[in-house]
Amino acid sequence: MRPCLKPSSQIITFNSVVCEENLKSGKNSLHSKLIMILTWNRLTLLTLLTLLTLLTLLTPKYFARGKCRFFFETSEESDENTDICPLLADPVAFSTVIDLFAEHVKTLGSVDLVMGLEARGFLFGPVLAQRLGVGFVPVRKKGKLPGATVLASYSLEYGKDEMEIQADAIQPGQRVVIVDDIIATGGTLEAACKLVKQMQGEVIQCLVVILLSGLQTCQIDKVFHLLEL
Ligand SMILES: O=P(O)(O)OC[C@H]1O[C@H](OP(=O)(O)OP(=O)(O)O)[C@H](O)[C@@H]1O
Ligand SMILES: Nc1ncnc2[nH]cnc12
Repeated sequence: MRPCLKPSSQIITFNSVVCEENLKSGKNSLHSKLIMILTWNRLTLLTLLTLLTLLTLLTPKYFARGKCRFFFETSEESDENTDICPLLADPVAFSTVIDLFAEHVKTLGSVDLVMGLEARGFLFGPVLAQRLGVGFVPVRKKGKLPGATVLASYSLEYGKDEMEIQADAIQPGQRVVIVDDIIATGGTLEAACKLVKQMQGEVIQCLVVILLSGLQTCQIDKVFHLLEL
């Protein structure tokens, strides 16, 4: 019998301690209830506010804006070789660039075509065209496109180049958005604008991820950039 008694008496002692404490606090039960309710309400409010702030900060737009700045502003690369690869490697940052382009374009009225410039304009242009639900037209370096083409010559930071578009790629009156990764001198985009006008299309906007400030020698109208470095 002895071994059985010891544990059961311990349980009774434990329960009675709990009951005793409950009784003590019962004296101020109304007061404690009030404090509990107030504390709970304050905690709930604080938790909700924190959650709301976190949700805002974690939206892709805020998150990727930060990422874009981080990638480019802390880049050890010189201006001569601004690197967009980290941006492409981050799905949130990349899709945010497309979101921001698309949001902007939607404020400009109807769009018929997205035109991308070889090579890095091809990374953003087709994705944007899909997002907008319109066709994509590639502008390539001379000699790459099949069939009849229209040619434009242009100057770069170092040297000259030539670009081509297929002769039937743009119909007169079509509203075109041109996409590239970077503006340095602006020579490439200026030539692309000339091609569109030559084909009697209308350039409604030139979109670039990065504008390299201080290098621009060509005047381009209607440029929208996300970052200026
Ligand atoms: O404003 P600009 O002085 O004209 O320079 C910008 C252009 O230069 C780069 O292309 P690049 O000609 O080096 O060709 P790539 O994209 O094939 O590398 C860049 O992708 C832009 O298209
Ligand atoms: N500084 C630069 N960095 C990357 N691409 C460029 N294209 C022209 N200038 C450039």
